Amino acid sequence: TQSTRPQRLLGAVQQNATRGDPRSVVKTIDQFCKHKEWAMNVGDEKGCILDSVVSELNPATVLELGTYCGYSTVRIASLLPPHARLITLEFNPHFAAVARQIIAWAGLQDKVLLVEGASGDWIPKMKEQFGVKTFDLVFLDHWKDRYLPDTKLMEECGLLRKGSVLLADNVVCPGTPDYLQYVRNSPRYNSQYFRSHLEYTKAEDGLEKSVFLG
Ligand SMILES: C[S@@+](CC[C@H](N)C(=O)[O-])C[C@H]1O[C@@H](n2cnc3c(N)ncnc32)[C@H](O)[C@@H]1O
Ligand SMILES: O=C(c1ccccc1)c1ccc(O)c(O)c1[N+](=O)[O-]
Ligand SMILES: [Mg+2]
Repeated sequence: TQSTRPQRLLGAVQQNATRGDPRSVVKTIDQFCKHKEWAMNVGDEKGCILDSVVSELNPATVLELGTYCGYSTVRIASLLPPHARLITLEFNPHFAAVARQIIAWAGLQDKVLLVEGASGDWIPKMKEQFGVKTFDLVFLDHWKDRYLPDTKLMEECGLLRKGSVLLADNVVCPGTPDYLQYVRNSPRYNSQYFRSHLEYTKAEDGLEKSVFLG
């Protein structure tokens, strides 16, 4: 039977990356996507911006919307302090299965809780199921038409506090116009655009960092 792109990406990690070494997992995936097959990971250029936001924030509780193969999960988790936790949501069971193996290969399984299911179903259950109070950082990277409804849902569920940071991928390509308009015009957010490129391409893309003001 034919392999899938995530399976081929996992194979590359298992053959080339060092177990327990997140940086080698990240480098292997970027090499694979640059030279073999494009894949929708945040990539190394936007990944460096993600790293700087995470390092500056030093978050205790992080939510990632959209795991795919776990590339950005590994980038974020590798920068978290010892008792910090990252919850990542993925509703495609095949992608989730591959991501679990890549996160484990990086040795980060103790910092990461991968929840298999849809953001709209799980965001309202975060407090009761996982004892989450509020998120210090949310990385939005799932289907682009879900960024705005899920942001409103997080507000309604009291999952954001004064200073919580939303970091959104792909605000230019493929684009998230309704989300951008919301965070840039709402008095409840301070928003900033970090210009970059669509992963592994020359097309413009960027990350929007929005601080919730309470
Ligand atoms: C662009 S990929 C994530 C890439 C990943 N953040 C990275 O940079 O390595 C988007 C993922 O979000 C998942 N997804 C889309 N909508 C979702 C939703 N509402 N709930 C959970 N997962 C979702 C898709 O199945 C897909 O795997
Ligand atoms: O939507 C796509 C897409 C559209 C068409 C073909 C392939 C991917 C995409 C492209 C780059 C991204 O960084 C990303 O997060 C996504 N995504 O699916 O969430
Ligand atoms: Mg993306």
